[in-house]
Amino acid sequence: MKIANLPQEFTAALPILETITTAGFEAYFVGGSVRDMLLGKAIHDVDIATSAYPSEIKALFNKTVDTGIEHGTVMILDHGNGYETTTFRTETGYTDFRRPDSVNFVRDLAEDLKRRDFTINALAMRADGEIVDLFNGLEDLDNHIIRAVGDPVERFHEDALRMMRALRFSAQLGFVIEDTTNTAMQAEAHLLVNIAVERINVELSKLMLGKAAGEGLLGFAQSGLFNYVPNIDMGRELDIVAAGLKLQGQTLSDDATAWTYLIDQLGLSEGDAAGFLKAWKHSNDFSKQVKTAYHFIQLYRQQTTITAWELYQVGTALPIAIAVLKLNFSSFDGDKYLTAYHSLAITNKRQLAIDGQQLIATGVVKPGPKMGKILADIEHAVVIGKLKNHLSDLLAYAEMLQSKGE
Ligand SMILES: Nc1ccn([C@@H]2O[C@H](COP(=O)(O)OP(=O)(O)OP(=O)(O)O)[C@@H](O)[C@H]2O)c(=O)n1
Ligand SMILES: [Mg+2]
Repeated sequence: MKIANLPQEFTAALPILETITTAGFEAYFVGGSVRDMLLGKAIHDVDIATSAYPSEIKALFNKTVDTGIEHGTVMILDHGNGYETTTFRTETGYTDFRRPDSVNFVRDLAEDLKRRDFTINALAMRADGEIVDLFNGLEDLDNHIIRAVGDPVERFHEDALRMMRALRFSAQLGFVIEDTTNTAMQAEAHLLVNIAVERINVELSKLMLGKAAGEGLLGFAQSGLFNYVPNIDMGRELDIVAAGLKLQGQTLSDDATAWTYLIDQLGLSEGDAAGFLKAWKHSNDFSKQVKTAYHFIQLYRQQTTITAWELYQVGTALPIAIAVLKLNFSSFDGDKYLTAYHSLAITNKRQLAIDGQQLIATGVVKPGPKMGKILADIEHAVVIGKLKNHLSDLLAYAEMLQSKGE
């Protein structure tokens, strides 16, 4: 198969391939960019594989960065673009199930392609657009199949994260995982304990945002992989299955919504949700958004009316809560809450017509611990509509609070 018109991302890199081949080496586009081009999807990073050794690449180009030179990767900088260029390599020894004990540089493309994870990721493309397809990756792309290259057990022993990648690609692309690959995932799922939580997090996040996230979660349950990730107890299979079934035909728009959805489906207490987010090594800001959205969801479940103050407190996490509630209650009217939120007198403390500095400047309130309390009372009174957000009203109110407290 030969691609007639290469997308711009590739044509921009052609001079690099030419420099390498003119020097007598081989060079190909490989991996995700070739796969995504064939699928007609947006192309992210254009990766290059070459028979040239890192030292030979560095001798050919003026500007390079050693991004992973011990594994054979050098980044070539060219007109503001960076191209990860990796020497063909074989790997040996996977005692920790996540990376090779050693890599060996080789001159043969086939050796390099056969250690890659899935057939659709083991395609290479020459500068002239000719596709090198040694493992029927093109056929699998056509048939929407995720299939390990060669023996799936070997591939998963080389890097156990690949099992999560299989689920992630199936969810992103709407592909089915081929039987032998799937069986190997069930058998080797336990190896996932060797993988850093951050890396599993990235894959589970991508899975949940996939167009076939529901099927991806069903695969997460069925493979048993969920048993080997942080803070999801053994025996939660039915919760994951339920999460997957509910998501079929639906998509989640962002990471915060996805993780709030997962926590909600697991039925965690708010305290456990906090521990869960920590165990998965989410950032503090991200966790705060999720916890705030989840708190609102709990309030909604416990009571029928939501107060203005509760809306104010959910703040920018409201769309997350709404998206998750919509998945749970088909008749949930999210617009009602958005409208109510946008008609609040203020949605942020900074929108108050006065701040602490000004309060002190007017002489109404003396600096000290009381001032924080007075400001908080003002904020609350404005949000619930008891007090107008006008400077004169706020000053009068502050004066009243101050004299009352003395
Ligand atoms: N555990 C892994 C990770 C990567 N690869 C190989 O390295 C390529 C690039 O890896 P990466 O960028 O992580 O994945 P992509 O397939 O490019 O997918 P994405 O679109 O998410 O970048 C893959 O296509 C695959 O050939 C692999 O064999 N095993
Ligand atoms: Mg990539």
